[in-house]
Amino acid sequence: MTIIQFPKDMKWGVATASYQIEGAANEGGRGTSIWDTFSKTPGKVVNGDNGDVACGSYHKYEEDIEIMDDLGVDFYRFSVAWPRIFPEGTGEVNQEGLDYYHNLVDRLLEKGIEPMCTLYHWDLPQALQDKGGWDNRETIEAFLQYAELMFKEFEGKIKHWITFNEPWCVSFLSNYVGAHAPGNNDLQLAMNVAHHLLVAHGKTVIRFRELGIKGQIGYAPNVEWNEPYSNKQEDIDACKRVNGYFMDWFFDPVFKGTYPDFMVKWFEEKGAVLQIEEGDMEIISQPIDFLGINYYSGGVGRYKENEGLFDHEKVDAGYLKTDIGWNIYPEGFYKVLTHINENYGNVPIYITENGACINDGVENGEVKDDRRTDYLKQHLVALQRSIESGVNIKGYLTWSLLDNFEWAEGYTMRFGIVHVNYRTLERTKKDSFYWYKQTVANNFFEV
Ligand SMILES: N=NNCCOCCOc1ccc(-c2cn(C[C@@H]3NC[C@@H](O)[C@H]3O)nn2)cc1
Repeated sequence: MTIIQFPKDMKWGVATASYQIEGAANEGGRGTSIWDTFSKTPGKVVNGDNGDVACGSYHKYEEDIEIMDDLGVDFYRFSVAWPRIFPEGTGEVNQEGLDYYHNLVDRLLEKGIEPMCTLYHWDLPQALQDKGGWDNRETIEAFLQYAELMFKEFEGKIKHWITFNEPWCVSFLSNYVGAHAPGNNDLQLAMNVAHHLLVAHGKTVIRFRELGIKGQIGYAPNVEWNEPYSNKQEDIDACKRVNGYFMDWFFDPVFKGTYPDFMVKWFEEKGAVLQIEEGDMEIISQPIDFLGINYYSGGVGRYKENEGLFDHEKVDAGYLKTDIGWNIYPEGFYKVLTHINENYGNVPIYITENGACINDGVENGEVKDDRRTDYLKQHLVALQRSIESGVNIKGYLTWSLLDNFEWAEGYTMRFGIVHVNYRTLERTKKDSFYWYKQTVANNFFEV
């Protein structure tokens, strides 16, 4: 038996996002988002699912907070729907939207739960998309106006701010792969979006400092680990490119003030050229207070000529998989965290997302999701190993509190430690909820 003990100041939490849980898409003065448009475009989301109702958390947030209170967490990471604050992206402010988030935050604080607020978790106001979205640099200024309003409105209540969730998903997944909203397939466009997101991030950090807002600010990239199948240089280089796609491209500009040259050259060969304006890199590389890391999976890969964007193929090495088909690969969690520490310094890190898609249902009022508990155990061992190795981990927030709208997979894929019946919106605490509750209370667990 092994005791996995965390530092006494370790923080624990759960995470969600506005479009995935709130519902009430046409209530409270909310404007249309690109995910309302995308999810209602035939063929984009499994079963034609959308976020009109989701988990009903817009009306059930007090019940959700009672569940978090029972869980005993320190943090609740949620996101603000920009279209609830500025229904048209800019211009008139929607007071009902501000009121909703004040009620949410006030209730959290009454329960002693710290709000960790993500300003952008993919639900761009459609009105801004209609003017070019993140390809248009004017959207940067619109985001800055939205962020400044939120900083001033929630000064003293919210002390942990995240500018962007998973800029790789917002840029490349959504504008090159096309699997997420707005669903484009254009590498140059994706590169422009990625750059503009980073500029918006940097400008927001600068404004946060200028306003003297009490608290901390960071961003939350998603990362994966691609391990070379062999020690052949071609396999090592192929995996370096894919890791560079998910990590270096979004870390180097913030931590080093430059894009990774090997990736710039590779993208140029693919026809995509960086379009940087004077001062952009200085803006992007503003020091941040913490780094959010979203890790789910990784695996083994190797060189394959003309395969995909990077002459790289994933190799099925026989790892167990979650129900969404991703490898269960805790070693990759350890590798990615030590890689970050070695290459970007001892920046304070919150794990802002880690969890498993396990689709077990309710039987006799229970959900026996042992595979999720096993996933959490294995990844928390990897996390503790990284702490032992000097990585500056400040907290761990599991994705997710609730089963919710999993983007293009709709409601078919369940990541929650609490089951949601999407017909009745009934919440059922899963076995993993009780395991996580005990781990939060003890700050250790046994393997
Ligand atoms: N060129 N590239 N090809 C790649 C092949 O693309 C095919 C699809 O890829 C992906 C990659 C990554 C994801 C993903 C989902 N989550 C979970 C959410 N995180 C934020 C929170 O909202 C959670 O719901 N994290 N990551 C989805 C699809």
